[in-house]
Amino acid sequence: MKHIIKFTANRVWRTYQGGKLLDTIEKKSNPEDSSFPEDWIGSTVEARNVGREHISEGLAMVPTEDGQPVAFRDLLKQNQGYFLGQEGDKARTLDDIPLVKYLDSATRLHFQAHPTREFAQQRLGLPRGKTEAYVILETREEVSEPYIYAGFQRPPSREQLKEWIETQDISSIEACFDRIAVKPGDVFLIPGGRPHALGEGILMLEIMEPSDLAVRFEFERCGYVIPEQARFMNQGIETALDVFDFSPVPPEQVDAEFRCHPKVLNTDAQGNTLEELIGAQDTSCFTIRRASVSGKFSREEEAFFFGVVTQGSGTLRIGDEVTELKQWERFFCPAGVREFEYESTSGMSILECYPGNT
Ligand SMILES: O=P(O)(O)OC[C@H]1O[C@@H](O)[C@@H](O)[C@@H](O)[C@@H]1O
Repeated sequence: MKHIIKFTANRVWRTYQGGKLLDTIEKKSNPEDSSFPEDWIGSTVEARNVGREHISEGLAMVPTEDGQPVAFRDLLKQNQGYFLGQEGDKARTLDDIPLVKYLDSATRLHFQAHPTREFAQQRLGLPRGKTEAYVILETREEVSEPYIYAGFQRPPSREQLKEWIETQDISSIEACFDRIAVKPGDVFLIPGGRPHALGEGILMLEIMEPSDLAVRFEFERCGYVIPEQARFMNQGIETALDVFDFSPVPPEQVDAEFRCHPKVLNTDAQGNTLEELIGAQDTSCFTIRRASVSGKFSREEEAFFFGVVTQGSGTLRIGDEVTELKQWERFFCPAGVREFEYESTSGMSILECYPGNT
């Protein structure tokens, strides 16, 4: 029987504080910010948390028919053709599965930069870098002007940045950036190599290449000191500096460089709409679409995807199998499911995260 696979919460320890909204979504009795500000949805990637290597974190678990939990990654391997499908005549692999997270920040995150795919392959011997995208879902009321930092608006020279990193001159580093205002519904793509930091009070869906590689060049935030091995991906500072894209993104080019504008792919008389938020013209790393459902919405898709219900509720039907969908729920739809139908009387919005065109 073909069906979608739903995921339960999969909170992951990080170096910063947040997660109160995720606690609320999980209906915990005392929602609070903690060191578990992220929920990795259907993750096939293990988190790299220095000092916590004895704990397996990141990998999503799903129940099997006999009730025993199994890593979602292992379930996929049992029938890769059905779950992941093909791209042209090439079978898709686990490296093609985007990593999708809820991220809920209570504080500004430390400055970081992620490697591109080319850098990861050529310099680190790893299959994927970490180009990432943000779909802003909510911002906290108490934060009046939510923002992110991205790209150097005023790039330092490599030598200058090296010195500021070594002396941890954060005010000079911060002066290289302007705040980019964000609001719910905004979509950003941050290519590997571009330095960035997320501001406080943002709940987002984050979609990225499947890796946990980061150059963390601000070593202390809110009392937590990032251990040395976790700063430069276990490499030296020169390798870390090689990750950076120093080309300027002046204020007037910020939107063109990072902001993505949804394109309507199709719409019908009932008001169902399918939009592409990030597509092949933006990146080959992943594709993001948004289905806005009003009534019955029949869909046909060849590729697998992660679905995240960001607004409203309804159902998803595959043949005779009907699954309820509530706000904030997340699921995986195998490539072997070619046709399905959403239905909602009150309205439902679903973000669909697909592999890219590798
Ligand atoms: O791994 P740490 O340093 O806690 O990073 C925290 C987070 O930073 C963000 O900018 C993204 O890159 C997230 O995917 C990452 O999990």
